[in-house]
Amino acid sequence: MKYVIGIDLGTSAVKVLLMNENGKVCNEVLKAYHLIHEKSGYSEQDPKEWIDKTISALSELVNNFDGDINNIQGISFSGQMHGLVLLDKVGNVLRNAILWNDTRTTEQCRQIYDVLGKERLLNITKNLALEGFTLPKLLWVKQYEPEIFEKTAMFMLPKDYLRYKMTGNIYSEYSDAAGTLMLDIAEKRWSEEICDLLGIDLSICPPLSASHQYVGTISKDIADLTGLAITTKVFAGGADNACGAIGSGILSEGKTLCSIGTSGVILSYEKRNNLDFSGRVHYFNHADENTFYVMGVTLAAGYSLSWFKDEFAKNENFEELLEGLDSVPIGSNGLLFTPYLVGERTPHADADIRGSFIGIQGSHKKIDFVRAIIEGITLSLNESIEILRESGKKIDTIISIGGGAKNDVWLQIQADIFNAKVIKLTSEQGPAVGAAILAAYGCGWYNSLDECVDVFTVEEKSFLPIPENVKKYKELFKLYKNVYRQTKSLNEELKKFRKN
Ligand SMILES: Nc1ncnc2c1ncn2[C@@H]1O[C@H](COP(=O)(O)OP(=O)(O)O)[C@@H](O)[C@H]1O
Ligand SMILES: O=C(CO)[C@@H](O)[C@H](O)COP(=O)(O)O
Repeated sequence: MKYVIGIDLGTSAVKVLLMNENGKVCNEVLKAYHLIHEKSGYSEQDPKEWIDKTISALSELVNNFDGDINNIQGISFSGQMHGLVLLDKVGNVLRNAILWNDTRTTEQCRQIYDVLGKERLLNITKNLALEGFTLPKLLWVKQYEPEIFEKTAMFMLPKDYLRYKMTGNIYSEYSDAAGTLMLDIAEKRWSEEICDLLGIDLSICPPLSASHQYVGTISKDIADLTGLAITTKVFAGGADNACGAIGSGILSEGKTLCSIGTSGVILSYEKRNNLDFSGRVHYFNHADENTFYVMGVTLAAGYSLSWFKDEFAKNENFEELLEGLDSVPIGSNGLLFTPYLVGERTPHADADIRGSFIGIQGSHKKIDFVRAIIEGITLSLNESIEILRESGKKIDTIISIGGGAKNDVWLQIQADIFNAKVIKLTSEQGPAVGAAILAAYGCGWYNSLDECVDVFTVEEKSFLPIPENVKKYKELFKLYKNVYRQTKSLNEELKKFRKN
């Protein structure tokens, strides 16, 4: 039997998945790490922790593997997008990684528009200048940490750095490079124009590859530390959302994904590279060669729930926290939540907005808050679905993945709010499955990604919208959308009271 490993370098944890040639998940190991929030709006991680936790997860996986180690033929990666890792000329990390949910760069986003113009930026990158993307972070370091910027010989994205540490070879690939705001997404090359105008030396941009491209074997050190064979082939991999899409079979027009991890994403496959969404949704290269996807992002989706659990129910696990969720009626007994814990991206590109609970009353119990959070996250994602439907996309079936797909009541809430059939797969680890699929395809086991997806992706259950619930949620959605408008100026004034 032959095997591959998919590694998903997520925001909350690294997940390592061993899959066999029949598409069966044989083992999975998860190692959690934490976020560093030094100031309001800051979000960082120590890249060394990614490497240590991945090595530890791989050795545990290998220790529990009773087959011939040489049969683990390939590895590929999926990773949290947009994070900035800076390396000096000998490959040392120069500072903590600045992550996708860090919103310190509003000033640098303005600079990008001033220098390049919004229209030109949209022409080249198809995306707006958002705080979470990589280019504004690079400009922030240039402005506020010039001594680090001076020493920078290479910038890397999180999973590209991990792959570099495992192989010694430096690469990026199109799906993650698309999220930097420095890639000409139609031409698939770093934009010389953007780099020149913003004072970024093109030589710090890593060489680009396709997601299934072979980029070397693991180094001897990594083989020794993990127990993997030194012949294990490594394939480039993709952005977590691109890999999540592959792992969910989003490989043709009309297919839609809902991913609820730390962030929340609604993603739709797109064949064309010349549509005009005017930046209302992100428009990125897929990990399936020469195709694209559009997506809307809720910054704090699963994070809203894990924040609540950590602060108010530390000793409960998610199953315990969500117990009794279905006993609370739609609308959480008059409690409405907006998940703007770290600002928002879609449909409001707003780093300053913050979340609210509207309608708290003395009779509310903890479970009302939990249901309100889950409804608020899902209503927020429905705003992305609304944009995609308005653009002409037909959305009647959605594959749901990520931590949020572990709970059946939440999946039914998704079906009712999205007014679409929601499908749960046998593994909710879509990005890691997608990475394993890239490795299997890269190893030459299949002639196409589609063929591989047919074997590796299995539907477990589906949830149909219940008309009576759909009606109630339509009413609630109108109220939900109103909260942003009603709380925007309040939050602007509250900003001066935030921890700095
Ligand atoms: N059993 C569960 N039921 C519902 N939601 C869950 C459950 N377990 C985890 N989650 C949610 O999933 C999130 C983590 O999802 P995951 O896909 O692992 O994230 P990431 O890829 O960002 O590391 C948590 O923040 C939590 O909100
Ligand atoms: O910023 C984005 C997408 O643009 C996020 O989706 C990150 O890619 C992190 O993903 P998760 O860790 O939440 O899966």
